[in-house]
Amino acid sequence: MAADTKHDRRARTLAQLAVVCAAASLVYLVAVVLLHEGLQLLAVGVATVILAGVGAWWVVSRRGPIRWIGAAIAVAAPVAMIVLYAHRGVWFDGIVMLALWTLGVVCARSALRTAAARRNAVAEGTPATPPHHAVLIMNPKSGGGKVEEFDLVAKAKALGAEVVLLDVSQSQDVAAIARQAVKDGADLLGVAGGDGTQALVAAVAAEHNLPFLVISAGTRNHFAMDLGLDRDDPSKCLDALRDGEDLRIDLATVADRPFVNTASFGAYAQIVQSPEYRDSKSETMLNKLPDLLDQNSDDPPLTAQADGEPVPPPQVLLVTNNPYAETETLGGGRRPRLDRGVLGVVAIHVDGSKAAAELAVLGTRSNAITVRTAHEVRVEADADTIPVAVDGEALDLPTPVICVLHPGVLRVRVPRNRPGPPPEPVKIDWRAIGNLAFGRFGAD
Ligand SMILES: Nc1ncnc2c1ncn2[C@@H]1O[C@H](COP(=O)(O)OP(=O)(O)OP(=O)(O)O)[C@@H](O)[C@H]1O
Repeated sequence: MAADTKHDRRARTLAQLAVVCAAASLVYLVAVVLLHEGLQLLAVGVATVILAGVGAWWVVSRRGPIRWIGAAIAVAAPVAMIVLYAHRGVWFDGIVMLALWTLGVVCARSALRTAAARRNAVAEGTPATPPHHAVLIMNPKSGGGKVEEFDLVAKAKALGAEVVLLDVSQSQDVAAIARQAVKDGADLLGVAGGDGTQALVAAVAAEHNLPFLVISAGTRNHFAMDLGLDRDDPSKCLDALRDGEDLRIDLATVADRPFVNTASFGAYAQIVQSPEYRDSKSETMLNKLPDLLDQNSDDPPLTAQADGEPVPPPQVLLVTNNPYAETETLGGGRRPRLDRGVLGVVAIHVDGSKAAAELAVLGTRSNAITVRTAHEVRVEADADTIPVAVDGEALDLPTPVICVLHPGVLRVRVPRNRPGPPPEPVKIDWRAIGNLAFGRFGAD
């Protein structure tokens, strides 16, 4: 990595500002608040965080009165803290401290983001020559009808592509359609549809070393987001047909079935299986979580190994095509790169209120979460089949279920001019800030 660039200097100045602001707010806390008010208020703050964490755990893991009591605690604890602080008249001190701390955090975030943008810079695309016979498979139902809304068929044909419109009145074998297209001479395959369909056709393109075009016509479009494509207007993805470049990326398989984003096991996979899920995602999630997180439930427990190493027995296991950004492992956010050559593995095991409170306070540093990378993940259970959500599609797969990462097998054709991925959210890590502020350039 080249040393001392404009980027580095900007990150360093921001990190130094962050350290000054954060230190000033801590000095203020010690000098003014603690000397005058005692440790009591600090203890109230810590107790509030713990109570709110336990309350939130009861909301997701229990039903009936205990769920309501949990909700009441989760709301009442912070409110009580604010009332108490107001009563003790520490408003002004609080505001000064908060302002200094907020400024410090804003500078720290900006410094880390500047450093991360450089570290994660997506590999340069290779200039590509336009295809002679592009075949694009389009699902008219995806994203609530984006194919029609954005006039994708006419726009693709105007650019010389052949369009195969899926007949959604019956289940269509999209991989077979793609294979037939290759036999008929296609030199590029593409999909306007959800990520599950993208993965099936991407695998055929990879098999034949053909470029693959992603058209963001699904509902969530996580794959398109991580490729930096336009998700507001899927027709912009068609620009790749005339002015495109190729990115070499990885593809993953679960039980030999391809996936571009995630294979999830355990609680989440079972929720996705339920017929109510498509109609009301959040309500179904809340209704089913207590049973699925229940230690005594009849479901066979999962065991998992990442590259042969056992992972703590998970209630929820996410295996991802390349690791998610560390700060977002719980939220299923975005992947800074798709060419690292490893699967991301996130195993979650929450066995009661204590672990839940720890999870609420420590996040990904809690013992309830194991984060790994691996080339192969093996999932077993004392059952013939287990539910697995593959890129959001509900499947039952025979055990053991094996996930494998296939490095660099997919060539994605993207428009040369594309928005790029949204900025990576960063976790405030004060040790990294210290290194950026006072260490050697590039030593973050
Ligand atoms: N191979 C297929 N054959 C027939 N119909 C399909 C096929 N794949 C999907 N569908 C139908 O199309 C609908 C839309 O599916 P798709 O996954 O493409 O988009 P989406 O659900 O809007 O996006 P996302 O996957 O991001 O949620 C599905 O609900 C299903 O009814």
